[in-house]
Amino acid sequence: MARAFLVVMDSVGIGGAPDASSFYNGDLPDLGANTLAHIAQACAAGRAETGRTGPLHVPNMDRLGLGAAMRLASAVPFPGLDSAPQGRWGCAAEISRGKDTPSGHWELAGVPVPWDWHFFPDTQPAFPPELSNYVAEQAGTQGILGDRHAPGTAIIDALGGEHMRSGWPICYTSADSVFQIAAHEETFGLDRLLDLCRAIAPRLHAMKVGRVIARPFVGNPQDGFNRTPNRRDFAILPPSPVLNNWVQEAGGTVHAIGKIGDIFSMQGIDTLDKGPDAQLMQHLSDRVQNAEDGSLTFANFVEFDSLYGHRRDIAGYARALEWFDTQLGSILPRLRDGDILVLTADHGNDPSWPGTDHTREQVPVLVSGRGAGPLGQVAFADIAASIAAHLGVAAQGPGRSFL
Ligand SMILES: O=P(O)(O)O[C@H]1O[C@H](CO)[C@@H](O)[C@H]1O
Ligand SMILES: [Mn+2]
Ligand SMILES: [Mn+2]
Repeated sequence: MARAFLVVMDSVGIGGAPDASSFYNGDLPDLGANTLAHIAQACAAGRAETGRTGPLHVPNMDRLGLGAAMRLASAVPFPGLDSAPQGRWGCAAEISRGKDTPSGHWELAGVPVPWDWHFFPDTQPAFPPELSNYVAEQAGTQGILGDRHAPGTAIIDALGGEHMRSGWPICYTSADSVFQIAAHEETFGLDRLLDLCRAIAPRLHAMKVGRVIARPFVGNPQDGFNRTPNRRDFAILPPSPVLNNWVQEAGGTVHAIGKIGDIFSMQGIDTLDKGPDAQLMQHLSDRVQNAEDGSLTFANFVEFDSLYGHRRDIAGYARALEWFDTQLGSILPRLRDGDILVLTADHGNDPSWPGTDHTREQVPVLVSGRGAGPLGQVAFADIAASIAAHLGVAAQGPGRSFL
């Protein structure tokens, strides 16, 4: 019997998106952004030497076909990563009009986003007054703080003290279709923050804002503020059944690891394991050991994006890739006959690029368990169709199996 493992390396793009010039970081289009190639260039040039050294070393992914996929996706040159591929390899371009996590994951799961997301303008205020008033009313405060585009770590540094004094929630957004609320876990209260986000989510979803995100933090103005792992995303539901649902409908079990639970609002998911990426890797390893025949294990590793991409930390991103590759090296040999592991990404987040937002890019598609050879340029939705075909499950989206 077959099993499938779909592993998303959040934001590990490989450039070359055909529509990159219509996506922006501030005023600058994403044309030319290339997360992996620019990291590989920086490593080779000795510009990523913090906590690691030398050329980017990801031999396990490269043996699956990573370097070959990068060369297929774009003409951006980079050194190394030139192993002869032993897996199936290709690249994929997204069609949904969003370079965010839900758009990417829904489309990977077979369902491109059929609507235009609502994005808040990069102005101050960013939110319409009726919305700000509604959020304050739900929070039981006289107003909100923030009301602008911002990186989440910078805005708590700037407004954390005022938030503690006034009790007003810090509301901010980004180039993603998101409404984020940062609040102090102790002075505002974690449960109160989660209740607030849950309460306002239906109104934001009705506006086609993809997610309301709770961003709890701790600390004080003297010693500084830190976000905690208690982030929660309240996401709009996918418009139609996705890969997880297809597998469940056919009687298979679906194991989610990491943000997958939030991204799909727990639809079509039997089990969920969360935690930092190091723990998620252990969960993935455990699923390779114990997942049932006919099951899908769907994992997201978010720290490439959240800890390094948005923070424009090239060396940190390279360290995370090298750690991930080493771990993958101990997982791949444990796959059984009949297993397939698909390694891909949901969008880019080039740490060498101006701004702090995601970058529109193609993603790698690397397949272990179904021989070797090129897949070419495929669609995100083809990944879901291929996994469905591998599991013998009926696919419902526009994707076509490449297997
Ligand atoms: O800067 P932080 O708060 O991490 O925000 C990032 O995380 C959010 C959701 O992925 C996006 O808005 C992105 O900008
Ligand atoms: Mn993402
Ligand atoms: Mn992100």
